[in-house]
Amino acid sequence: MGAAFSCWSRLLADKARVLIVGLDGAGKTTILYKLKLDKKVSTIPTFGFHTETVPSVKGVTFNLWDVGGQSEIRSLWHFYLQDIQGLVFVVDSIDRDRFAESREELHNLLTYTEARAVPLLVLANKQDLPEATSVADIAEEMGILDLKDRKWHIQGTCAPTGEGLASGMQALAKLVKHCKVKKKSRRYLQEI
Ligand SMILES: Nc1nc2c(ncn2[C@@H]2O[C@H](COP(=O)(O)OP(=O)(O)OP(=O)(O)O)[C@@H](O)[C@H]2O)c(=O)[nH]1
Ligand SMILES: [Mg+2]
Repeated sequence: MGAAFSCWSRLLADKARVLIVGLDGAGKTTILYKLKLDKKVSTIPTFGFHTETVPSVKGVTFNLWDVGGQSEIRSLWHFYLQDIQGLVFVVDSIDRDRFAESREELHNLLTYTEARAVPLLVLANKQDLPEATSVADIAEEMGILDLKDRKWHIQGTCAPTGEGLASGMQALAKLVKHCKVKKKSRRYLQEI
């Protein structure tokens, strides 16, 4: 009975590989370790990547890949798109001078075939700072309101306290599940 239950729960459990990108200093590594350890860690710029599996959210176990955002390594982001089921794009809400750069990097990544139809979660991070741009304005600045053929969600966050992170990941879990069901039913229809 125990073995049968464990087998079922494994079958029902969803796993999702998710890429986290965004410009340098946006807060990606802080977010990753807040989700993993529920702690604010001190970070240094990431020159490679960090990967962690974080506690399940709404039945989805996320394997997160946080890749450094310095301009010299952004050209490597697309190599991490292989087999992803979700994309998290982190924006520093006070870095107005680089909103256009951020938007360009996001839209460039979305053009890759491996990113096609992958659900997108945009995190408008550093909302704790008084000069932060609002979530609605960031949605507009990032050009996500006009995205076609892609499920997306935007969430305001404060990485060190974790504010907004649970809601954001719950929304992503929902989108990931939705896309999986859609893919399965499309495959089924092709087979019959
Ligand atoms: N006030 C505030 N500071 C934050 C927040 N998130 C991250 N930070 C700070 O921003 C700085 C950069 O955070 P990181 O997590 O290292 O940024 P990153 O996106 O991983 O940067 P790269 O590795 O260079 O791509 C650190 O000093 C963090 O403590 C936030 O929500 N609010
Ligand atoms: Mg980092």
